[in-house]
Amino acid sequence: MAKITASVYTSHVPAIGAALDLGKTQEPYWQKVFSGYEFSKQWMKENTPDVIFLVYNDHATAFSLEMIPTFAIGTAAEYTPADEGWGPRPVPKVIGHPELASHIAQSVIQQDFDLTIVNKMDVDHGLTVPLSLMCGQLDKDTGAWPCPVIPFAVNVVQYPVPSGRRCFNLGRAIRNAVESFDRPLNVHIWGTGGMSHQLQGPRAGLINAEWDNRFLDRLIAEPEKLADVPHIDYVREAGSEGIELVMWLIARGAMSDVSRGATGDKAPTVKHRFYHVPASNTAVGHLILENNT
Ligand SMILES: O=C(O)c1ccc(O)c(O)c1
Repeated sequence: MAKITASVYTSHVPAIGAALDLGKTQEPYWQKVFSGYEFSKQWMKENTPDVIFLVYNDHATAFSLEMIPTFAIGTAAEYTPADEGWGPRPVPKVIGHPELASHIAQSVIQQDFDLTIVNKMDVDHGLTVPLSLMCGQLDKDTGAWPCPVIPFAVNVVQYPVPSGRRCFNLGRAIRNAVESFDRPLNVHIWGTGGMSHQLQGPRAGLINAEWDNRFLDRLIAEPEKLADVPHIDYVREAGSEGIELVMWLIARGAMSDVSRGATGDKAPTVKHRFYHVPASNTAVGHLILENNT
């Protein structure tokens, strides 16, 4: 049986990718951001999974207003880093895991979540920036990400977007799916995006550190209740792009959760927590949770 052993949560600001690619990580502005990931890179080396299930949002790269899947699972053998206007990031291609991805699609759809199945797509900063933060800068041609990745894209760009509750329940369905895969794979699930930021309109530049930190507290301690927060609260408190945080509830829903009842679950251990403002227009939040068996 496959098992989800840990989850990672991180912002995926595009300027972080540019800072890495242009060799600016030691500049004082960026040094503070990257210092929060030193522990994580070492943890990743010591706890490399067999597969990462990476929840992110596409930023009008693979999808557009012409086609807006709410939830899309990548079942391809590989994915090319996308050109988002400045050429593709110089990072390795992403190797998929078609067998586990197809199994999860089958299981999750049979649990009544309608997934779009994607056999070909390019992946943008939403997916590659978290990989760079956790794995360090790897050469495009000679480097390789440490394990296969299943991309899972969520529409948090064009309304209507899925609720926190639906995302949390979807996470639970993904956990069931992984645990019913008949090979002993060690799987990590990542939730990306956020934290507070607004890129447009009169409130552009909005940051709400107090709300973000309360979100982190609740994600750790009471995710079931956090799942009830309505959209309008995310948008009002964390800005129009703060709604990306519902994706963190997918990862948390797939983890051990004492509120799940009589499953023998124990609360996960917080291995790392980091929060920093600003990175570009965004508050960077980062958590690593490990399951206890
Ligand atoms: O902070 C920013 O500038 C910024 C821009 C684009 C994004 O998709 C994002 O998440 C953050």
